[in-house]
Amino acid sequence: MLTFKQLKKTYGGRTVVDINNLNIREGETIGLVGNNGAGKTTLFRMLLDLIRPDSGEVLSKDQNVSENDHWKDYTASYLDEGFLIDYLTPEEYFTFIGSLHNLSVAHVADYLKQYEEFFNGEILNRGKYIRDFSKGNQNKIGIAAALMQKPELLVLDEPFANLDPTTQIRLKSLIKSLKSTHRLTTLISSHDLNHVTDVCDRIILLEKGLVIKDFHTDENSLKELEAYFSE
Ligand SMILES: Nc1ncnc2c1ncn2[C@@H]1O[C@H](COP(=O)(O)OP(=O)(O)OP(=O)(O)O)[C@@H](O)[C@H]1O
Repeated sequence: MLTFKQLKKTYGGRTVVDINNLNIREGETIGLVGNNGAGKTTLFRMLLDLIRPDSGEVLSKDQNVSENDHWKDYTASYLDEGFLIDYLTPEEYFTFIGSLHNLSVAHVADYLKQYEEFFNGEILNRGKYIRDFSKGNQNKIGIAAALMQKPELLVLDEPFANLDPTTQIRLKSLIKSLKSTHRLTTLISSHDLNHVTDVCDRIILLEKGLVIKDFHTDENSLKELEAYFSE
């Protein structure tokens, strides 16, 4: 589904992403891990054509993401609050995002019913603007809105950060269930080794922009990653 080819990004003379050849198959749930500044967000931003690589390319279904827009039809993402519209209420925002996918107000209301538990009574009908929600609740709004288009590819940057433990567990169940029902391909960056090894079937470890490890998760993965990061 995705190929990162000889992909390089440099800031101020420092290479922050340097990936020779990396393939992501359809239906995989990938956990991208690495210390602060490893290049995770930069990699996601190139995948979503928010920034351009200095050289190399990102292919989504064999097409360069910076050369055409086909990938936008099946790709959903939530990287940060910049994806939200601060002066709207969650209802207005969901309606707006729904309209981009030709969903009526009634369709959107119906869609949101499945997120009742995930929202935990904190998102809808609160009579406040998105800017006034906590960061964790903003994350919930962004993730639910991203999933509205029924994507084939989902990209989430540190989705567990700022979520309460209950919602973290619900988010993991949601990702697992979308994988089994829709063969969703998911890329998640996270500093939470516990969650990432639980929900992901493959881990890619970045360090200074390079892929240091790339392996399928098993019962030893968490311990191996903890050992790596405690060195
Ligand atoms: N616009 C920019 N201008 C200059 N340097 C940048 C820019 N964007 C990212 N960087 C640098 O690129 C490196 C990689 O940053 P990136 O945000 O991709 O790392 P990350 O793995 O997501 O880190 P974190 O875990 O802290 O979120 C960092 O050194 C960062 O300072």
